[in-house]
Amino acid sequence: MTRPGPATGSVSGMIELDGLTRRYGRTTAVDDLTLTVRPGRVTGFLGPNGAGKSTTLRMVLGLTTPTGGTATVGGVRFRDRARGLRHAGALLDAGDVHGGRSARAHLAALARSNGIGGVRVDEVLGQVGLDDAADRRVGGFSLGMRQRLGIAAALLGDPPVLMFDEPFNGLDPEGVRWVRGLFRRLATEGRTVFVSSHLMGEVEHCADHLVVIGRGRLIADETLDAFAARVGRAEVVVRTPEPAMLTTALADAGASVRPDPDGALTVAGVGAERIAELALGLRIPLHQLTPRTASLEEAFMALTAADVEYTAREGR
Ligand SMILES: Nc1ncnc2c1ncn2[C@@H]1O[C@H](COP(=O)(O)OP(=O)(O)OP(=O)(O)O)[C@@H](O)[C@H]1O
Repeated sequence: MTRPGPATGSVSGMIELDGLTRRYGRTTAVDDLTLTVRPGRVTGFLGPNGAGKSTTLRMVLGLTTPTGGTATVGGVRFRDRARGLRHAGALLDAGDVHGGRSARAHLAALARSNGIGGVRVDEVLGQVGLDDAADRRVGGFSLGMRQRLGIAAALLGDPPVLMFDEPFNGLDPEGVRWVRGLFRRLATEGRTVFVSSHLMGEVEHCADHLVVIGRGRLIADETLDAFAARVGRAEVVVRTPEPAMLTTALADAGASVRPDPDGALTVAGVGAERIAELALGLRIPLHQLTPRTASLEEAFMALTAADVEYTAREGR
């Protein structure tokens, strides 16, 4: 397999967004995004449903025209590239395949129109584990198999830049593990790997870097470690028969208190010792006092809660 251009720092593998904006009528799907996605690492692209991830990826690929700003791959607007699959590969919509064709025929047609030799078709079929299903009609594929086929298509041109929109959809746990390993390998080879998801749990085990957006706007652009250190708050779970009294006392002491559906209180901003002292002073009995660290998923949800387009309640 040919190696992509020189590794980390190479402009050939960078995705650069500068003031990237897309409006649909009164909706601003992508709002003035400026960021660089670098080679040699997996960058998770996170945001709730409707945050603008797909629209951003489509603009990078030249499939949607920006209302403002620019998106470039290796310093060049993607639609100005001939034989695009050699420069960037993408999985956008796994369902977007002619169902009457076999997986092999689908990839062969893509290879032909991008000036890629047919031998790559068998290589990528093997890489995604579809060798045995290569001659079956795609119409009979499960969503997970379609995702694998979409990933094979993205890999076809052996490109330095790879983008995957919600690649974990429809995969079983083994498939999820395989995809994570693949992304890590591709990054180790020096490629730029940009992976969108609306679930932190899907990317936190394979991403080095995170870009978080909400309602089209940039919320975070930092390493996973920096994100975890910044938002992974220490909390204490408390149970008491006097939740109202304790909540007032904790709020007065500067803590933030969240009542949980099961009756417990999740307290941030003060430690377990201080909570115990406060309760003792007011003769409030405590039935539980458990320090914990909020998961990245919880931190991500708290960070983007205001940007969720439809909450569960509204969606009912
Ligand atoms: N072609 C379009 N016409 C009108 N509105 C659109 C169009 N495409 C996207 N939008 C709107 O732009 C916003 C961002 O959508 P987008 O699909 O980019 O978000 P997303 O983060 O990828 O979410 P999801 O994971 O749900 O696809 C949404 O409010 C969506 O309704």
